[in-house]
Amino acid sequence: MAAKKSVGDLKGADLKSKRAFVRVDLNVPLDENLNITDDTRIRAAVPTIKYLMEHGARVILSSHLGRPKGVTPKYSLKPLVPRLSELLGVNVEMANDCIGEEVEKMVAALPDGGVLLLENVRFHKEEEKNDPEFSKKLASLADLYVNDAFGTAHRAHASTEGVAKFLKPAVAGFLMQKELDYLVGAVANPKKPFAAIVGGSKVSTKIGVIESLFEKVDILILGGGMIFTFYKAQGYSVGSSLVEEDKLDLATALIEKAKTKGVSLLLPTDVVIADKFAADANSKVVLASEISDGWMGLDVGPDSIKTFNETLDTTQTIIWNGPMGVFEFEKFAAGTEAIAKKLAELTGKGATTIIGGGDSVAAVEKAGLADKMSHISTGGGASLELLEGKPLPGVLALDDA
Ligand SMILES: Nc1ncnc2c1ncn2[C@@H]1O[C@H](COP(=O)(O)OP(=O)(O)O)[C@@H](O)[C@H]1O
Ligand SMILES: O=C(OP(=O)(O)O)[C@H](O)COP(=O)(O)O
Repeated sequence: MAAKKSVGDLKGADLKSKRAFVRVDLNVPLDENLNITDDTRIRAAVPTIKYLMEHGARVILSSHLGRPKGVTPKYSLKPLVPRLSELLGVNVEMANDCIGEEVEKMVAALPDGGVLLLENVRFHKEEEKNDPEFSKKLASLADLYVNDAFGTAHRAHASTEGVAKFLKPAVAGFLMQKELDYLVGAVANPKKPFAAIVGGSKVSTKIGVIESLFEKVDILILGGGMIFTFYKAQGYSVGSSLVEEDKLDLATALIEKAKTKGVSLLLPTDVVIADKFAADANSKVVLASEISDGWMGLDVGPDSIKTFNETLDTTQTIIWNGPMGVFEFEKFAAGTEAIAKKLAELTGKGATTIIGGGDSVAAVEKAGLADKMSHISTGGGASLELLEGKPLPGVLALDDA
């Protein structure tokens, strides 16, 4: 990818009193009372916003939260306003939508250095469709575009890609640049052996990435919701565990491909199963092939942790995306915590460790180990796609330097 123009290239009259449409990734985890459980992504967005404020720009912030289908109150960005205001040292205004007359009035009322947060851009289905008319409406709000949403840079959506066609200059924010610099550098010539650990719940996004990872890594460890599709493909019963039925053939093909490519593909041999998806569920450890009907796998088991740790001890570069289990529930957090501890230990011994993804980073923060890793990335899917060598649409759309 060609080098992109940076927000740091804009100064003085480029920014003074100018309306900046800034796409950030404020997709942070919230608990059931809508409290932020990890603010890493908000803190990571601050340097670009502050730079714009200090140069007298009028900052219009846009983000998604979760994967809403239409307007869904629990996916409102409102709970983020107090923390954002605190970090920026100003009262951040919040709009009830991201386009329309009321938003236009609020933008017109913004003072130099003021900040307006638009409501969840995914409340409009046109966002994910990358609808040009919708992109034009977003573009019409501002004089320049800054994309600092590294975590969403692998999505060609209206606010991450489409808008850049209609709003110039279109530049990269500081977080976007920092992530690209680190990740491209670290994976271009990784110290070997190179391992990837992939877990989490976004199976359909991540399972496709695995094939390309075979070209880069020596070892691939799978955990989280991903594994049950592989088990089912091998003929195991998986109870009510998370499964992507339409990816069973792909899972079988991937197991074969790992062999031909000489990549060690490690699936957990034992799992912690639960009788319901809840913190107080009954749980037990069973062999991966012995998940009973009515039970679901929510973490990797102790034998698997031991094997994973021994394997990781042999590696020099590790990229981890997606928790090993439902770490939000204490009973199912052991697998994720074990990986976090092992990576912290290996970093101390000179390995390069990269953690990506909203929930994986939240898990590492929860374990108090974030500062023990080489790099904490705000993008899970985005860092994996970058590692695959895919161009990120949100970056490609920006002006060349
Ligand atoms: N076995 C499992 N079954 C269902 N959900 C799981 C399982 N293991 C992990 N998860 C969930 O995956 C979520 C994180 O997935 P994902 O968004 O893919 O990760 P990241 O945000 O780090 O990229 C967590 O909320 C976690 O509870
Ligand atoms: O949380 C995100 O991705 P991640 O879980 O892969 O890090 C981004 O905000 C992108 O969200 P999406 O996967 O719903 O497009």
